[in-house]
Amino acid sequence: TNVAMYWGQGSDQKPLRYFCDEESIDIIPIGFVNVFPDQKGANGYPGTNFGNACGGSYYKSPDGKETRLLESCPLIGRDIKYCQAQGKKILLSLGGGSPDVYLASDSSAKDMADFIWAAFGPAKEDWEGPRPFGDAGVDGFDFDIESEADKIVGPVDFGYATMVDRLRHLYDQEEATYYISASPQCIIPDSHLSDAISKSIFDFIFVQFYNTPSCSARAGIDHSYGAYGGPATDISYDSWVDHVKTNSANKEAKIYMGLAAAAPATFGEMYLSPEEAVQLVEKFQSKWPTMFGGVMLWEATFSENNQYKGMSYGKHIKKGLES
Ligand SMILES: CNC(=O)NC(=N)Nc1ccccc1
Repeated sequence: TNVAMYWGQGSDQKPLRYFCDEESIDIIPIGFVNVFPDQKGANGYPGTNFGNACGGSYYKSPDGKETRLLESCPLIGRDIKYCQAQGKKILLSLGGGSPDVYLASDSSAKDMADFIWAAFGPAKEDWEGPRPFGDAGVDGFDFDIESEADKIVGPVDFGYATMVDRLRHLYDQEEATYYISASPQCIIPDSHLSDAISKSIFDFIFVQFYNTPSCSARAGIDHSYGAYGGPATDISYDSWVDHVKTNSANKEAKIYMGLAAAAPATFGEMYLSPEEAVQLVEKFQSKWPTMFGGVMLWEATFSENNQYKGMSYGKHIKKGLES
């Protein structure tokens, strides 16, 4: 079973390469591009935050203004190459919990796709702009859009389908394979991503079965959890299978079961013990063998700090699913 584990936002986190020594991890979305070019103060570039992994200096835009794009994250570039040499896929995650990331127009959606491809994708001779990770190129992009942008640009979050389509256009010109993932909440439809999922091609859907009690993994074990006196609750995995089969542009998108890697990685009772998690994963993996992609874990440092019988949470999940 594939394990996708986010890295980049852990407090006092270990470098990315530490997690690439763990054979139990297959995909690492790194977070986040937490500022979009249309936001005030961005000065034309997307902005980034990778916790303790970067220095404090930012790129200047062509007209000399300071942007929010970090310019010195040397270990990330080095470690992306190290991770890829171990066969891991590294995705750059857009959004995260940051407020008000939004795209103001179709053209800025296309421009942002072009920029992040040139800046973070495969290195190209003719690109003179920023390369925050040097000549290391990510294997794709993750859309973790959690902000309340819809009040700004209309009923649904505008532009993400356009941005994904533009990335696909750029991917089509490459020999190598590149990926696009989404990380919606477990409520269906996801207010920020369901429009894009219905119109454009995602390879992986990392559903966050935490942070929302009524459709959480915990509700999959305790059907009163998050009910607040209403009807019985359940993890919404089956509904996501139906949603992808009926409403998405890619009927073969792999649906991952997203879990919190430690109690403090979410709130309430939504953290599952390794035993509970393995039991629930096996249930849905056998129920939906072709749609089930694997497990997504939020987040590497929470997993690392959640040691149990000498192993990290992530390692327990991987081992539990192998036996
Ligand atoms: C894959 N993305 C996430 O898991 N984001 C996430 N956990 N955001 C968050 C929401 C509330 C409190 C802290 C983090």
